[in-house]
Amino acid sequence: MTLELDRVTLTYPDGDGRLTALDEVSLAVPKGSLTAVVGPSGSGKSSLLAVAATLITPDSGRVVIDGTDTAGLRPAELTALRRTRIGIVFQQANLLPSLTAVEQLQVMAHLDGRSPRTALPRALELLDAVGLRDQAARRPHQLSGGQRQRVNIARALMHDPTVLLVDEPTSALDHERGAAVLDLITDLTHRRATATVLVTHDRTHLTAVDRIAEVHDGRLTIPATV
Ligand SMILES: Nc1ncnc2c1ncn2[C@@H]1O[C@H](COP(=O)(O)OP(=O)(O)OP(=O)(O)O)[C@@H](O)[C@H]1O
Repeated sequence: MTLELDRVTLTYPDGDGRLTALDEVSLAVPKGSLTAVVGPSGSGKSSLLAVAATLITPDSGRVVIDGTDTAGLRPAELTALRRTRIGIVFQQANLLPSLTAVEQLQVMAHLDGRSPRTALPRALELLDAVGLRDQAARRPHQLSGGQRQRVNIARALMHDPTVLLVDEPTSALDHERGAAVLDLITDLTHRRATATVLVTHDRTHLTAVDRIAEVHDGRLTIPATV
């Protein structure tokens, strides 16, 4: 399994006690497959993504990325794991206003200590993969909301992650653009063989995902498919 959560429990301080955000959550995602996690507001979706991204350490349970149990890693090793193996697509694209679409991707290489120039072919290839090759020189204000979200997705794939974590990618989009972005994530998951988890409160566009899991009050269930 490329991504594995094994009986993960996460609590937050809550007044005098603790609030259980994730309650013994287990989830295994093979490469090349997309699991959507749906649940109402406050059910634990963002917490699940943060734990899978190794941004939060759970109280108990295991998070295994590409066969590596993250519990044993030092902070610097965790950072390296995130930089090489994990791609995160946040709800808002958060693009840098002064950079063109292709530069938004090249800057990722720069942050990793690589030359933006050598990253150019890959950046262009990814923009092509998300259907934006002709918009490479545009800045965010010259792109539509759906196009900005595509740049956001391409940017998360710059370092060729094996695990792709996606947070509510369609919340800022209209119906048609939301459906197109979901199709794109599904397609990229299969073609680039990522283990993808997408969290959302909205089931509308989930027709093509490989599996839908539900989270309620921090408990995850995977309904049997008929
Ligand atoms: N940093 C925190 N400190 C304390 N409680 C928190 C913290 N973050 C989340 N919670 C609580 O944990 C529970 C799960 O929150 P989480 O953000 O994971 O849910 P969610 O399903 O992503 O919600 P939404 O769809 O509204 O973003 C909620 O009850 C929330 O209030």
